[in-house]
Amino acid sequence: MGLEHVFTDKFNNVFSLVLTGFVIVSTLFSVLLVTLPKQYNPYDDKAVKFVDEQGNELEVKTKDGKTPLRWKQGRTVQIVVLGDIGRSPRMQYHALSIAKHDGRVFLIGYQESEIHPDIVSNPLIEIVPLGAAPEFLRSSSKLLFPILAPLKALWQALSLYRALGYGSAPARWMLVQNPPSIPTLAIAGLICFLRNTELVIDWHNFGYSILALKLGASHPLVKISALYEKVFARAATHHITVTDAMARVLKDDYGVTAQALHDRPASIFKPFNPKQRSKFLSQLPETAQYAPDLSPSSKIPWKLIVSSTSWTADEDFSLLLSALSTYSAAATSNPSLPKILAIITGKGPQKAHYLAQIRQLNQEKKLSNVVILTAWLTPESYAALLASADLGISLHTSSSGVDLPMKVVDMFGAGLPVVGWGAFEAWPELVKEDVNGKGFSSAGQLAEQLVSLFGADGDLLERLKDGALKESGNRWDDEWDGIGGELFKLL
Ligand SMILES: Nc1nc2c(ncn2[C@@H]2O[C@H](COP(=O)(O)OP(=O)(O)O[C@H]3O[C@H](CO)[C@@H](O)[C@H](O)[C@@H]3O)[C@@H](O)[C@H]2O)c(=O)[nH]1
Repeated sequence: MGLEHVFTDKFNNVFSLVLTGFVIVSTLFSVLLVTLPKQYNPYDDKAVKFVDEQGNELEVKTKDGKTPLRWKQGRTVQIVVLGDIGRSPRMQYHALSIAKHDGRVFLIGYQESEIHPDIVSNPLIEIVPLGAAPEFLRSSSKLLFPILAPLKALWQALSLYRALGYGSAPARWMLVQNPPSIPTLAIAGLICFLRNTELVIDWHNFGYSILALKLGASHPLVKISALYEKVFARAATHHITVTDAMARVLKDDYGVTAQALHDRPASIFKPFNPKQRSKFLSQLPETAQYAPDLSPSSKIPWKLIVSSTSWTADEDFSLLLSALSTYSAAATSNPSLPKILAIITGKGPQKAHYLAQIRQLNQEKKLSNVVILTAWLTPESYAALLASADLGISLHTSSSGVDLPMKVVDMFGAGLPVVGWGAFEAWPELVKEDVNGKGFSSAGQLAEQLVSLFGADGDLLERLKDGALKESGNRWDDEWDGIGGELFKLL
């Protein structure tokens, strides 16, 4: 056999290998191209229908008054939250505001708890549920975190890619809640690039600052997460934030321009008159048995305090428990101090941990003048409970220092004065000291505030109530229309 035969055989083998590789790669590439998500086309972007406030379809005509107007351009928005839609009030309010101005909304997130009834009944809002990650990926073990977290992120990336790319029509805008940032920002950025959609990030906080609560600020994953957030922030064309302080951080550290759209209460939150209050308190299963004690006609009316939470690491409820034990002891030595009914509403990971602490304090008889209950209420009952309470409590510590607790906004909407953890930069953007609330920075200080507001300083509580009632006049619609309406070109 000649040398040239060896070379020819070898060449043939290599050539057929290269050819096979080329066919495989080009087939994969063609499949990818063919299955890419459909691009946004403004001429296809029709509102489903035009409805009045009751949801009745309206026939909208063109300027000549004869031809029915069947579509308007550029009014479709994908709203994305990698969390439970029912527990994402701000994203639900965005959806309602966009739909109110005839925009069509795809609301994408987990469907776990009850969604705002106005969203469910709105024909312009379609809910696109994300599939939950398998149970084993949801473990909260710190030890397994470095292994499970990337697997969970991969699972979430695939389900987000499917929901954003195929589960909803191409949209002109995509409004994404941050955090969670991983993998949300990367997938949202990719889909927007592929679909010709403009990305808007709604900054509620910084993802890396929440991760730092779990792993410590110097952990490499926290550093990677901070870098990731900075890089993908650039994929967005617009940024909105919950505070002016956060917009400033984005400008200084991320080099992007953002506009603050402050949280304001939705219309479901409104003050109660005394009759509405007593009716509600005697009907709600959690309060019914205490309604006579809470009534102003009782000898020393109990005080009702409410805190709401997602039971996450950024809220230290042992502070409230410790303050309530101190208060209880003070009420034993000073019988003119009223008893307290404290209701903590919400769902979340650390609830069982704090329920155990409450049981322990009760066993030790440290809460003899205080009853602590926990609850998860319908949106209407939650709003009514705030409107019936005497004082709201916020334990939100703000992992970044520049985000704010939504619960305080709810409380102001219901005309409820607030005392809250106030040792962070953005707090004064929401609560005015001694006007509509008070800030504390330790359990001892909170206990002192409870003793003084419910005891000698009853006048101050009245003043704070007036301040909160005044604050309840600032509404979400006014804030949103001025900023969101303009951004999404809806007004
Ligand atoms: N329906 C219902 N909702 C409840 C209940 N209890 C609490 N909630 C909902 O849960 C929210 C409080 O959840 P948190 O997770 O404690 O929110 P936050 O700290 O007050 O604020 C969050 O959102 C802000 C942006 O809007 C963020 O800036 C902030 O960092 C945080 O993520 C309330 O505003 C309310 O919507 C209940 O019993 N029933």
